[in-house]
Amino acid sequence: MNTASVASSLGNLNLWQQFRLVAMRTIYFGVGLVVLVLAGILVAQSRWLEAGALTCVALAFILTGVIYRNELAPQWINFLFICALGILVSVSMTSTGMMGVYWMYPVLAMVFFMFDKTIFVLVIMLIYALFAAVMYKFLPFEYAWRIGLSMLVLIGVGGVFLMMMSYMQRNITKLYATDPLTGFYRRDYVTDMLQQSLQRAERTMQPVSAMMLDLDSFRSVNDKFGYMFGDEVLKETAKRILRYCRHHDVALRSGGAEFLIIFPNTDIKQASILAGDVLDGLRHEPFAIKSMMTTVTASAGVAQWRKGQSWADWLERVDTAKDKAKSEGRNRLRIAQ
Ligand SMILES: Nc1nc2c(ncn2[C@@H]2O[C@H](COP(=O)(O)OP(=O)(O)OP(=O)(O)O)[C@@H](O)[C@H]2O)c(=O)[nH]1
Repeated sequence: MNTASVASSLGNLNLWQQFRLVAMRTIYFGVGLVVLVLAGILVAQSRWLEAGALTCVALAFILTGVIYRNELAPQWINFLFICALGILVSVSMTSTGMMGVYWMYPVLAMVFFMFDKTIFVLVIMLIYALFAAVMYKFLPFEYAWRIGLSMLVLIGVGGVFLMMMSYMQRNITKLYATDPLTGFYRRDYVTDMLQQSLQRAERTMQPVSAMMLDLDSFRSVNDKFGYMFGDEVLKETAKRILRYCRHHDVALRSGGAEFLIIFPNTDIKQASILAGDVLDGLRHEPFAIKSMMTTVTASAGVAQWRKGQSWADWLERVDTAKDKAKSEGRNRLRIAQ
C-alpha cells in the first residue's frame, strides 16, 4: 500500500517543519542582533574593517528573516550563512584564542534547525572539521581535544533530539492519517494524494480506477453480535481487502463500513475483476470471531477516471455505482458508465 505520498500530502501536519520555521525566524533575527552588537563593540575600538564585515553579515541575517518569515529559506542561503559564521568564529579564534570557542557551540546548534536531514549530516561534519582544525592549530592540545569532545557530545545529543522529532512526526502523521481500527488511510487526509494520482495518470496516460465498497446491513451485524464483534468484522474486512490489493494500490476507510480503494494503472476491466475478487473474498468465507460466526456480504461500485474529470466527480460516479448495487438488492458489483 502506498504510504510515501500520504506523508507528503500531510504537509500541514509536519510539526518539525513548523518548529523549524519558528526557530529559523528567531535565529535570523537573534543572530542578526547579536552580530550587530559585536559590530558596535568593534566600532568603539575603531576596528572599522571588521565592524563593516560583521554589519554586512548581521544585515543579511535580518533581511533573510524578513523575507522568509513565513516559509523556510532555501538550503543554499543557510549554507552561505553557516559558512560565514564558521569563518567569523575561526577568525575570532585566531585572534582571541579561547574566547572564540564560546561561539562555536551556538553555531553548531543552529545547524540542527537550518538543514533538512538529507544534507544536515554533511554540513555538521564540515563545520565540525573546520572548528576542530582551527582549534588544534590555535589552542593548546589539552584544551583542543576536550573542547572537540564536548562538541561531539553536543552533536550526539542534537542527533538524538532529531531522531526523536522524526519518530514523533511519523507517529503523529500515522495517527492523523490512518483509521486506528483498520489501519487504512482516512479519506479526509488524502485529498492531495488523490489529486496527485490523477495528475500522474494524466502525465503517464495510464488509466486509474477506484472501487467503493460498503458492507451490507452492517447495522444488523452490530445489533445481533454487538459492536465489538462489528469492530472485528471491520478489521477482518480490511485484511481481506488487502489480500487483493497490489503494492501501489491505496486503501482508505471512507465511512463506518465503507472502504475506498484506488487502483493506479488499472482500467475498468481489471478493476472490476479485482473488485469481484474482493466481494468473493468476503461472501465466501464466514467471519468467525471467538465463538461467534456470521456471513457478511458487500456492495461495490467501480469507475475508471475520465481524462479531465475532477477527483470529486470521479468518486461521485464510484459512489453512485455503489448505491446502485445497494438499491438493486445488495451483494453485487456495479460498474459506472
Ligand atoms: N462496530 C462498528 N460499527 C460501526 C463503526 N462505524 C460505523 N458503524 C456502524 O455501521 C453501520 C453502518 O450502517 P449503514 O451503512 O448506514 O447501513 P447498513 O446497516 O450497513 O445497511 P446498508 O448499507 O444499506 O446495507 C451503523 O450501524 C454504524 O453504527 C465502527 O467503527 N465499528
